[in-house]
Amino acid sequence: MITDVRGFDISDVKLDVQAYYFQEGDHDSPSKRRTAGIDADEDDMPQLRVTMLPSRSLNGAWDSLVFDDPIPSRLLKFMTRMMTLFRNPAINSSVINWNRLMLLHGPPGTGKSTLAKALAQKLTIRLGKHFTQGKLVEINAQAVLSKWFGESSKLVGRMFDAVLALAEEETTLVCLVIDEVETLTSSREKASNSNECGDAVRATNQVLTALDQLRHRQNVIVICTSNLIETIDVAFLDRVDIKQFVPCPRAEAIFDIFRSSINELIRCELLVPSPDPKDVVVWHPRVPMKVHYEHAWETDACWRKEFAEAKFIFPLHVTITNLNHRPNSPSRRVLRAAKRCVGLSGRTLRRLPFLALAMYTDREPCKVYEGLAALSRAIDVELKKNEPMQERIKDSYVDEKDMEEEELEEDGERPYTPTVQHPYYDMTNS
Ligand SMILES: Nc1ncnc2c1ncn2[C@@H]1O[C@H](COP(=O)(O)OP(=O)(O)OP(=O)(O)O)[C@@H](O)[C@H]1O
Repeated sequence: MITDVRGFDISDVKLDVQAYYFQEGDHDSPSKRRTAGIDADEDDMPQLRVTMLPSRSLNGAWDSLVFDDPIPSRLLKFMTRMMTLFRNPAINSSVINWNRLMLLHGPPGTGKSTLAKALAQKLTIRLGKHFTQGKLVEINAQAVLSKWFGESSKLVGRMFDAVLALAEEETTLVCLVIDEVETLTSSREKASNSNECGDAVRATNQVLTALDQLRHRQNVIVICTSNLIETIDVAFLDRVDIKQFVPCPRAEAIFDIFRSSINELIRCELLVPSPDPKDVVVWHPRVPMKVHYEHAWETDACWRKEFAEAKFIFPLHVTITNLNHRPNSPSRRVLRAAKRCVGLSGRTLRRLPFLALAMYTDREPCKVYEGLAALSRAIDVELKKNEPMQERIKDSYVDEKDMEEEELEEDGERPYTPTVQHPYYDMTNS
């Protein structure tokens, strides 16, 4: 990850360039599946989905995810290195144990499934010199147990046979993604204690057996996701090489999620910066600079540069203060919104700016400050829905609010009071 926008001396950098092209089309059809090596029609195995990699449909997924810690790049580096090191034929796999099995776990909507698929795409590109193509195989674990109740273990066995068939071609990297893996690998101990039916137990046994078979295929990576790690069988957890907790984003990441969503709305011209003093930040290079020429220091490039530089040197509030001193500038308002949203999932946060526009504005295009006022209203509603959860984080929110007010006082800033009260103006800011 490049964290220094000033760049690197080329002589200090070891470049590893991989050329690739996207496979067209979205997911598989029955005929595509047969081409991919699975001898089953749509009705036979709807729980298995194959996508050729690198896929255009996954382009951008990696960059759309925002985390406070560099979780994706850490996992990518680790997996790339392990896959490369393990290609060494001298390694005795009975002595050095590695299952190529990763588990992403955490609360719902935190980007686990997206990260799993984006990781598969990146690995296919990074390992391009070892594998000529990649296949993403997705298993919908929930569908296996619900539809074929009583026959789950048989179906699990068939699904893994299909994956093994795909992996026959050693130059194909097969990335198997199993969502909600706890459904297929529920704790056998708990099941027997509670006299639950044997179907789930047999399915767990089958998964464990299949994983032991896949372990010997150097071209297969298994990435699982779960919201309920505590219900997973210990034997499965014991086989996992990397367990990565994927948390809800904190304020800084939320700020970035909102920022990129709002920039996208500006790019699509659903939001437009206005000459209103509340809107003076130019958020995107496509927005004509002449509109806000006198504020050109705040252009996107400059903004990003300052943010990227400051991000790693100063705490968050200083970063934002550096960017814009006015308390009601868009960046300040987004920051305040972000601080209120700590505890919400990435899925909810990604939805909020667009939802706000649809629900709380009534003309097109909207001014940026109107969009931000709408966002604030949408957050109020969302927080009300999540009151029990918000109770838990209330204390930290209050602290952050106080901190913000103290900051303003220290900066010698007075709260902004609009001269004309716009109907959509965010009252919480005045
Ligand atoms: N950290 C994040 N940064 C940006 N967007 C996110 C983040 N987390 C989730 N999202 C958004 O939410 C959407 C849904 O995420 P995804 O389905 O990958 O979450 P999940 O953790 O697998 O959820 P679940 O556990 O409910 O299956 C993503 O497509 C993305 O738009």
